[in-house]
Parts: sequence; C-alpha cells; structure tokens
Amino acid sequence: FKFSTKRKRKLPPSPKPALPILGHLHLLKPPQHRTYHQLSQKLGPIFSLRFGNRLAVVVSSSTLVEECFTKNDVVLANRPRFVVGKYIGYNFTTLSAAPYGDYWRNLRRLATIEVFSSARLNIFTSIRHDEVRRLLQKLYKSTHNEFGRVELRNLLSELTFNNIMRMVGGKRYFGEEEDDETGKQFRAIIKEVFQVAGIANPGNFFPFFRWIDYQGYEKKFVSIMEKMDAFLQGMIDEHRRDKNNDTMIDHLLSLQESQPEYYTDTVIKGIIIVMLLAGTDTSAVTIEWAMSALLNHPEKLEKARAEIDNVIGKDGLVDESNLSQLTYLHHIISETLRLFPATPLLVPHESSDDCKIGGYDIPKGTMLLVNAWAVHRDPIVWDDPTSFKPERFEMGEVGPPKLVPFGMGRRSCPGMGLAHRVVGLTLASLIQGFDWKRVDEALVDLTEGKGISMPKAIPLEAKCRAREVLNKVFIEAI
Ligand code: HEM
Repeated sequence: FKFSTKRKRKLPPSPKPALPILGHLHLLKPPQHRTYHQLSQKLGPIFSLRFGNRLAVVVSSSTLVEECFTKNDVVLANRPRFVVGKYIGYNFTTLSAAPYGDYWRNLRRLATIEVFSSARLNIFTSIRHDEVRRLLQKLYKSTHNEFGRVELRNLLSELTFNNIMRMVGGKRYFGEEEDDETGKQFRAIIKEVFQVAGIANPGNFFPFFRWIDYQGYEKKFVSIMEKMDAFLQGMIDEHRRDKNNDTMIDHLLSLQESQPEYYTDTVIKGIIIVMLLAGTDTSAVTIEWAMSALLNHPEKLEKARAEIDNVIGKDGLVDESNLSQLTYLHHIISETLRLFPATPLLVPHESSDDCKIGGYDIPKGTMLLVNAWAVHRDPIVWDDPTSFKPERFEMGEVGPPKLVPFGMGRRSCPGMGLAHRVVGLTLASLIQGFDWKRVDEALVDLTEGKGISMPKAIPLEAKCRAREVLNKVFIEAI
C-alpha cells in the first residue's frame, strides 16, 4: 500500500543528477539563494531537492508564497529539527526553533505582548536614541572638520548588540569603553555562538554523522552552550537579587512570580538568545546595505536628506517619533530589504502533514525553503527588478506576498517593529548628521558575502563629514 501511494505522488520537478546518499547536496554552492534562483530559472518557481534523507522544496514566486502562508499556513508552520535547535535553541523550546503547537503558540503570544509590542518597545526608546547618539559621536570625533574615512560594520554591530543587551539586562557589553572582564567574556561567547550557529552541519541531513559526531560538532555545541547558559543564568540571578531595575529580564521575572509555569528561567534565557541571534546582525547588515546603495545613488541620498531637513528643521536631531513622517526614508528601507533581504531564504519551515503547493504533492516532513531573494527580483512582479529605486514604492506600499523580508503568516518575524525602529532611526541619523561620499570614483561593491544574515562581502568603507546640526549638538562634547 505504501509503495502504491508513493508512486502516485506528483512531486515538484527536481534537478539531475541526484547522487546516491548525498542527493543534491553537491549542487549547493554559496550563496545558496543564487544557486536556487538559477535552478528555478530551469525548473520553475517550485522544485524539489534531496539532501541526504530529507526532501526539500524551494519556492520562488509570490503566488506560491501566498499559497504557502495562507491556505497551507498551519501545515507549514513547523520547523525542521536541526542540530542548532537542540543546543542553542534549548532543546527546541525557543521561539524560532519550537515545533508548531500549543507550546509555541503560548510562547509567541507572550513574546508578542511582553517583548515586541509597541508599548514594551516604547519603554526602551531612550536606549535606542542613546545608542544612535553614541554612534554619531564616534563618527563625529574623526570627521567634524573634514571628510574622514570610516568603516561602519563594527560600529553598527556594536549598536545593535548594545541595544538588545540594554533592553534585556540594562548593560552595554560591546565597544572599546566596555572593556571590563564581563564584557570581554560575553563578547567571546557571542562570537562562538554565532560561529557554531552558522556552520553547515551535515548532521542535519545524515543521522549517521550525528551518531559518530562527525568533526565534533555536537561537542562544540555542548561546550559553547554551557558557557552561554551559565552567563545568561548569572544575569537572571543578578536581576532576581536586585529588583530595582526596569529591564526586560526584570519584567519577565515579575511575570514569573504570578505565572511560574510559563515564565521559567529557560523560557527567559531562550528569549534572550533568540533576540541576540535574530535581532542584531539582521538590522546591522540592513543599515550597511542601505548606506551602500545610497552611496551608489547620491541623488537618492540627497532626496532623503531633504525630506529629513524638511520634517525636523536644521537644529534638532531626528528621533523615533519623526519616523512616521519620513516616507521616502521608509521607501529606501523597503527597497533595501527587497534587494538585500537579511535572511534571503527566510528560516526553513517543515510540513507537519501532506499538503499541496502549486498543484504538486508535498509529503509530511518536507523542508520548505522560500527564496525571498528571488521573489523580490521576479521580473513578472517588479519592473526593472535589479535596480535600486525607492520611488517604486511611491505608487503605494507593497507587502507580502510580493515583499517578504520578514516572512509571512504565523511564523513571520515578530521583531519587525523593533527592526524598523532601529534601522529607521540609525539610517535617518546618519543621513541627517553627515555628508557622505564614496572613498573613490568606483561604485561601492555590492557582492553578497557568507554569514547567517546576508552580509556584504566587503565591509562598507566611506567618507563622511559632520553637518552643522551635529556641530551644534556635539561641539561642547569635544
Ligand atoms: C531587518 C531585520 C530583520 C529581518 C530581515 C528579519 C527577518 C526574519 C525572517 C525572514 C524570519 C523567518 C520568517 C519565517 O520563518 O517565515 C524571522 C523570524 C524571527 N525573527 Fe526576525 N528579522 C529581523 C529582525 C528581528 C529582530 C530585531 C528580532 C528580535 C529582537 C527578530 C526576531 C525573530 C524571531 C524570534 C523569529 C522566529 C519567529 C518564529 O519562528 O516564530 N527579528 N525574522
């Protein structure tokens, strides 16, 4: 019976050859979203691959994205059980790694209200303003009289990490001035966590590799997670002892007192780790891509600045409350996320039952990859898709399923509001505070590099000079 039903299945087309055991793993050249895009040009907007013992389906059109996350949203709301979810995801109990079901639904509900809601984000507005101000001040020191050469990547990374850690625990851990032992220790742990989380682990597709712990991956995970867990537990215990703070940990601990079954220490640690992994680099790379694209289009940078000056005037610094009036800036962010989505393949989904996509049979347990990068460059949907044209959004805002940098449906990104605030405020402040130009005549290189969130291959270097508004604000500080 099993054999006969299998034979009747109509799976999406698949490239040849599929090697014995490996399946199509040999076809995967980085960056994967480009390889999948090329395959979709030959095989169509839905195709299937075999990775070891796992069937994967890749979707590359907005019509199919819509079908996945409306009609099939529940069935596709599961996540594959990757090795990273076992160790870094606290045995699949974090928001991003948990399987779809009551546990995940509760966690998502509490995180939406207690962590990501506008009311909670508003409490931390002053942290975001302070972090952006520190960034401006650092740039100002080397560039207040004349154009100075700057590299933004580390500064943006510092900003996004400090922003999350201050929301979470009230302390800065990144930057030269945070050179105490705890800062150093935490930065070293985070570096390792990001490294292991980014490893392409064969154990995800070949159970055999897990049994023999090929290349010692599991040992590495265990050792780094012991350190990370001890650090996070230390933070929680510290906040439990000293209750006079207004951080996210304090808030979650106060909820723990009334609902200990939901707000366990593991849940709190899981929320912190997910915020660090999902909410730092993603925002930092988006700002770096936006600045790179603007440096290649100085007239658009000028247009954004004119809008900011017009809304804010020439004396004060832009703040979050101004963002809703900065329409063109918003279009720049949408256009950046279209061309350079920080997670070009979203986060893998898995079908919890048999379903159909695009008329094809998708068996239970199939891994679904959504090639948002390809959807965003589909010439059927987007006019002149590879050009950076924020103006395309002036006709009206475009959202899912055509523009899906944050995904769509139940498992879409809960941090979108925070990301928009951080990216919007930082970008507006950089544009308002400085004149910018490229280091030479050559256009900024826009090649994509390797990493969990799609970074630029070459970190952006640019020249900037402080504008009058910063002289007024910072002159006494120098
Ligand atoms: C530009 C910034 C960001 C981008 C482009 C982005 C994008 C995404 C995408 C594509 C997904 C997966 C959607 C899917 O599975 O279909 C996701 C999931 C997630 N993101 Fe973000 N994200 C960003 C910022 C943030 C921030 C700031 C946070 C929190 C501090 C965050 C927290 C999460 C979490 C917890 C999930 C997992 C949700 C779940 O599985 O239920 N993200 N994000």
